[in-house]
Parts: sequence; C-alpha cells; structure tokens
Amino acid sequence: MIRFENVGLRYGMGPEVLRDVSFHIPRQSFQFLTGPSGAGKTTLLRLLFMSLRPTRGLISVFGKDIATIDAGELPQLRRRIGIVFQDFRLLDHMTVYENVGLPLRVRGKEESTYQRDVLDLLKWVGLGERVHALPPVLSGGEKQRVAIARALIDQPELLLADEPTGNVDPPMARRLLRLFLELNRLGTAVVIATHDLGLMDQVDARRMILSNGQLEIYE
Ligand SMILES: Nc1ncnc2c1ncn2[C@@H]1O[C@H](COP(=O)(O)OP(=O)(O)OP(=O)(O)O)[C@@H](O)[C@H]1O
Repeated sequence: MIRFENVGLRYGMGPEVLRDVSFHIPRQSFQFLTGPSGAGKTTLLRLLFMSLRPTRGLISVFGKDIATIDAGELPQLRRRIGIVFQDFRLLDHMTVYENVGLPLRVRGKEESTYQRDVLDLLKWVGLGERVHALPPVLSGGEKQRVAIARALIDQPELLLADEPTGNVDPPMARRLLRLFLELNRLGTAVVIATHDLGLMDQVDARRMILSNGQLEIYE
C-alpha cells in the first residue's frame, strides 16, 4: 500500500535527517514508529502524508509514485489518510462535535447520517460532556482526543498518529490504543509514532525504529 525505496530527506542545506530508508506498509497492518527525540519520526510521517517531498529515493502511496502525481490529485489521496498531528491542528472556531464531523461534511455527507457516530466516538474517547466546547477551552489531553476522533471518524485506509497518547494518563492511553486496534481490525493500516515503551509493550506489533537517520524494522 505504501512503499519507500532508499528515501533520503534533508531540510534546506542541512544534514540528511533520513538516509536510505526503505520499507513497505501492507494493507491493514499495525506498526509503531519509534526512536529518540529528533530521530526523524515526524519527518517520516510528513513524507507519508505527502506534505514533504523526499530529497531522493522513491515513495509510492496507494500505488502512486508521489513524484509524478499532480497537485490536483493530492487532496483525494490525503482523504484516504487519517492523521493526528503532534500539535492537534483543530479549528478553534468550531465546536468539538463540528471538528470531528468535518471530514464527513467535506465529503458531502448529510449530518443526519453521521451525527450518531460522532457522538458515540466522542463518548468513547471520554468527551461526551465536551461536545459543544470550543478547542481553546480544552486541556491538551482533551484536544488530543478530539484530534484522534477526527482522524478516525471516516475509517481511513491509513491512520498516521504522532505521539497520540503523549498528553493523556495511562488508563486513557490504553483506551485509545484499543480504539486504534479496533480500527485496524476493521481494515485500517495504522502507524503510531511514540516514545512510550509501556504503550508498545501492550501490543505484539511491528516496530520501525529510527536512529541516526536510518530505519530498522523488527517484525
Ligand atoms: N522544518 C524543519 N527545518 C529544519 N530542520 C528540521 C525541520 N523539522 C525537523 N527538523 C530537524 O530534523 C530532525 C528530525 O526531526 P523530527 O521532528 O522529524 O524528529 P522526531 O523524531 O519526530 O522528534 P520528536 O520525538 O522530538 O518529536 C531534527 O534534527 C530536527 O531539528
């Protein structure tokens, strides 16, 4: 589904942050992406989301070589990906409910077809009482859960999550992990970038470990 071949990435004239990175993400697979701070996890997720272009090497996403796709095709490809950014990127003027329903609204779905799903998912992530709140009044952990719900609501083919449990306590982290596993069971390939060894130890999943710009994979 996703393929990287000898991918290298440098920012501007800086050193190569990623070097000769090659891997394949199969459909419906589940993997953690880990490595020390600054190792390049966020950079790798940005390449997967096609918001960065590699400086060398080949990336194909859903079977398309990203070097040859035109800008008009990008939104359509991205719509198949759910992403949880480290800084959440919620829309501050929209309520929690509206933020989570947004991917469906953008796809032209009638609110009556998704209202129940949005409310159920918000309840599951512990935000049943915060449905009408605006993001600026939420805690970091609450914002993170809104971002997760928004990424999941449309059952994407690929979920990318950058430190998705970084702002919540261990019981909530376990609950969120269960949600990712359930999504995976329903068919989504999942990539979770995390430092959290405790989280990774709960699942027997593939580990992609970045260090010094290179990737090692433990199946
Ligand atoms: N926009 C940028 N311009 C220049 N250098 C950058 C940029 N973004 C990241 N870097 C550098 O690239 C390297 C990898 O950063 P990245 O954020 O991908 O690491 P990370 O593994 O996600 O780190 P963390 O775990 O701390 O979030 C770091 O040395 C960082 O300083």
